[in-house]
Amino acid sequence: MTTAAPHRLVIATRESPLALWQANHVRDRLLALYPGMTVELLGMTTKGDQILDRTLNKIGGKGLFVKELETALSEGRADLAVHSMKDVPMVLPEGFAIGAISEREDPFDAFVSNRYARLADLPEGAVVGTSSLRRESQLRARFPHLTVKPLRGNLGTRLGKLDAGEFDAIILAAAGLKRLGFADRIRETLSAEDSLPAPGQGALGIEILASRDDLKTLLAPLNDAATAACVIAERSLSRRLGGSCQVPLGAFAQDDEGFLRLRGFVANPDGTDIVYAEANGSRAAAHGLGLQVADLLLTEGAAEVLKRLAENAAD
Ligand SMILES: NCc1[nH]cc(CCC(=O)O)c1CC(=O)O
Repeated sequence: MTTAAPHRLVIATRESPLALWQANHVRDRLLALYPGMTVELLGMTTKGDQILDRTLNKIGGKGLFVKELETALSEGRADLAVHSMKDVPMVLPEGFAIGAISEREDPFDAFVSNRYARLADLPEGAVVGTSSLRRESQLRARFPHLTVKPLRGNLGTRLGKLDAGEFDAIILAAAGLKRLGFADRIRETLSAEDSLPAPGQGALGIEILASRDDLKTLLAPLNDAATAACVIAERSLSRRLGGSCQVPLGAFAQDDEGFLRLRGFVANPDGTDIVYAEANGSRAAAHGLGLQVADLLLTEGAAEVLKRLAENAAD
C-alpha cells in the first residue's frame, strides 16, 4: 500500500526548554524540506518531568520520559515524537520504531563551574553535582578525592543550583548546553577518557509508529548515516548488558569515513571494578560491533559487576 505524504504533521514533545528546542529544530528541518507542510507541536508533561524528589533511577528510569509521547502516537494525536536518544529505552515497545536519527551535536560531557577551570583542578572534598551513575562512577574512579552529590531538574534548574553555591562544579551534556545557548558556561569539555558518554548522547531520534511507512519515507532525509550507525552500535552494546539508568555504563562510537571505533565501560557506582573495552568495525556491522564490545566487557569483569548490581537492586 502506498500512502500519500501527510500535509499536516503533529510532533509530540516534552515541555522542558531542551525538549521544545529539539522539537522546534525538527519542525524547522521538516519545513525546509517540505515548504507546503504544516507542522505543529503537541506539548506534554511526562511522569519523568513531574517526579523530581526521588532519584529517577529508582522509579522507572528512562521510559518515564517517553511513555506519554508514545501514547499520543498510538492514539493518533501525534505523528512524531522527538527524543534525545540518550533518554530512549534500549528496547522500544512493540509497534514503535525510530524513523530517523539526525546529525549528532557535541557528544561529550561538559565540566561547568564558577570556581575552577578544569575537572583536574578540583581540590580534595570539592562537591560535584550529578545524578548519573555513569558520570558518578567515572568521577569516583579517576578522582576519588571528590564528593559527588545528586543533582536533578532541567538544565536551567541545574545551573541555578550551581550558581546558588550548592556545588563546586556540575557535569552536564555539552549538547544540551549548546542547544540552549549556554555554551559559554562550559569550562572544559571532558574527553572520552575522563567521562565516556552515554549511549546516544547528543543525538536526536524521531519516533513513529512502526506501521507508518509514509513517515519513514518522509523522514529519510533527516537521518544521518554516520550518527545512526554510532548510535546503533552504542545501543546494541547497552542492550546486551541490560542497559538502564541503574547500571553505570558508557558507550561511545566515533565514525571515521565509515569506519567505527566503539568504546564501552561498566563499573560499580563507587567507581571500583571499572572495566573498559573497545573494538573497530564497519558502519554496516554496527549492531554486531556493539555485541562484540559488550562481550569483551563481560569476559573482562563486567559480568560480576552486573551480577552484584542486580543482587543489590533486589535487596
Ligand atoms: N539526562 C537528561 C538529558 N537527556 C539529554 C540531555 C542532553 C542532550 C543530549 O544528550 O542529547 C540531557 C541532559 C544532560 O545529561 O545533561
